[in-house]
Amino acid sequence: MTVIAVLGAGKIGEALLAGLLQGGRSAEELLFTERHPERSAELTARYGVAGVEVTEAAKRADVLVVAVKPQDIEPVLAELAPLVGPNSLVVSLCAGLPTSLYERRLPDGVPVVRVMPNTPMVVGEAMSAVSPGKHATADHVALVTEMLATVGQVVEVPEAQQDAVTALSGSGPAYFFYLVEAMIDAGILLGLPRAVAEKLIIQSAVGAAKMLAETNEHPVILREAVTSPAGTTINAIRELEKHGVRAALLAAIEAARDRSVELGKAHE
Ligand SMILES: NC(=O)C1=CN([C@@H]2O[C@H](COP(=O)(O)OP(=O)(O)OC[C@H]3O[C@@H](n4cnc5c(N)ncnc54)[C@H](O)[C@@H]3O)[C@@H](O)[C@H]2O)C=CC1
Ligand SMILES: O=C(O)[C@@H]1CCC=N1
Repeated sequence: MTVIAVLGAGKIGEALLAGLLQGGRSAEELLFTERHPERSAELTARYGVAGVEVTEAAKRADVLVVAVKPQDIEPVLAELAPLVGPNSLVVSLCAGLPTSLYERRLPDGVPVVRVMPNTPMVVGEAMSAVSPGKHATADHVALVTEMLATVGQVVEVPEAQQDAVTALSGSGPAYFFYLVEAMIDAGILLGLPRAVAEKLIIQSAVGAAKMLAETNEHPVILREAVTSPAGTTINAIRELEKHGVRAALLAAIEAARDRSVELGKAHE
């Protein structure tokens, strides 16, 4: 039995616990630490997973998954330093933080794997990218990959690509939610009842996502199939182009990448 402890059970920490439980792990294989006692009680009531002190987490867990905000990392590393060694395995989910930060703050030889997951892990559809630090072996990567594969898909990338990954798939669900929100607003503008607009757009999003995942067709081909000559869709596409939506997405994702780089630099 591999015991996994999530250090900092906020949005992504909870998504991981929920996803691992849904993926077949038992509550006894999971632990978490949480600085807010009421949050801890809420999670234990919801999932039956024990909230513990970091000392107990380090003693009992095979994998320590750090899921605090990047700005809160220093006290966590200070707490962990006396409790971990080369036989531990630390997994960081934190945007921007390089494995070298952990390696500097923790005792020599502690293996660290950097991961950028995303919130669809609550429904078993996460996209996670893993990168080993300098003391992490192929076995460590395999263990982390196996853990993440129960909550979605996993790729391995060189750590130098993690800031770009963070901007693309880490934040990615937020861009889709934003688009869905705006499209529902469009339905309201056109006079549809909100409930109807929501159903139309959410099912269109689910259907489009399934086509992307299952048909193996390029998105351009799928879009062309919807865009009839002198039809309705091309009028909408012209407006999207006129308003620079493609350029806005490129700039937005570049800005997210830059922020990830900046978050890492704050701890140099
Ligand atoms: N929310 C998301 O979609 C994603 C978040 N991440 C990363 O995951 C990390 C957490 O993000 P969120 O879950 O969104 O933030 P959050 O603020 O919801 O969760 C952080 C949790 O850590 C707890 N915490 C802070 N310091 C602690 C300490 N010393 N000991 C125990 N608990 C402590 C907080 O009380 C909070 O519940 C961040 O580093 C973020 O970059 C990565 C991928 C996606
Ligand atoms: O917005 C953030 O900083 C985190 C990292 C990726 C998704 N959410």
